Amino acid sequence: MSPQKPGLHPRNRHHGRYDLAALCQANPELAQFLTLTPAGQQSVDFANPLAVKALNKALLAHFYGVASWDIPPGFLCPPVPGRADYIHHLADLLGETTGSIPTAASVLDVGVGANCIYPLIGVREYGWRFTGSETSDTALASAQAIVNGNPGLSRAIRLRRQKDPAAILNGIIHKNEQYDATLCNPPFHDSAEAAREGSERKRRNLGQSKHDALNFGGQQEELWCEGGEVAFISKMIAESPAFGRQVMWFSTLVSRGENLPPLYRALTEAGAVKVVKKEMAQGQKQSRFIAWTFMDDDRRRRFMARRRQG
Ligand SMILES: C[S@@+](CC[C@H](N)C(=O)[O-])C[C@H]1O[C@@H](n2cnc3c(N)ncnc32)[C@H](O)[C@@H]1O
Repeated sequence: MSPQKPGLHPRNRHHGRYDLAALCQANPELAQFLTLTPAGQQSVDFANPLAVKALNKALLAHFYGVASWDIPPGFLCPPVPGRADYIHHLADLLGETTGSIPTAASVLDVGVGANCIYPLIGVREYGWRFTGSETSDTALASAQAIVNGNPGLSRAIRLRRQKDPAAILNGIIHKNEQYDATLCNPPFHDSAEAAREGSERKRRNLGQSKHDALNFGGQQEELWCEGGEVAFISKMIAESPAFGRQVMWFSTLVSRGENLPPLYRALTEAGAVKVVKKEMAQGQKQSRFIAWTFMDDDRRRRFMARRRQG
């Protein structure tokens, strides 16, 4: 059985142990990957990437009604509970303005990935609409296949190719479009070498074989960009004032706490009116996202009121 997961958001559906019987029913492929812990409890073989993917399929089917989900070999297999946490905390942030979580929010996911994970959770948990941007053609095709493979999703999720790999929001947010929020899990390493080392470390910790890591550790391009996450997020911050009237909250994960000071400086330079940080924890793993806005409280209230009127 999986360990308890302290620190997850109260609305996160993944508190406590996995109900493996229910998950095997949701995805029968999972049954072949069940093992026994030394204490004699049933668990999933987390060292086997195929098992982790089967667990993800089961979680998405059981909790989020996503019956058809797959990713190409080599692409990120996202830990669902942690990704769900970002969505729930973002929902709280959107709810602060009016006192209730909006059910008709429109959200931009920068770097939607092959797995399309944030839109899937956001649509099913809150009924939000998503635009997902992506530079990788393979990732985009995979995300589109997920959207097409599940009834109702094509009305809620649209995907856009970012043609300029040096741009983040530019070219994606069109004139006259409005978003309640943007979210992002940025490429965090600063070189292909660092991304390889990171995948290698993860592989060793999980006891995976080299072959497994190559197939499932995450594509190097997904995981790194010149200058790492500080450069990526700084670029996003620099582009954001131009969309300050169209987007209520910009947000992004920041994988390392020590990267926050230069990002706060960039936000001050950009003229952000308010900056918030949400700490998140899944087991031993700490993470956080930052969010910023160019609208004061009153403008945010009016923005939401106008959007709710249609
Ligand atoms: C760390 S992955 C996150 C994937 C997925 N959202 C998740 O959380 O598992 C980062 C993604 O951003 C994409 N990406 C990199 N630069 C981008 C850009 N300028 N605009 C949009 N997507 C970008 C990568 O191709 C990759 O799929």
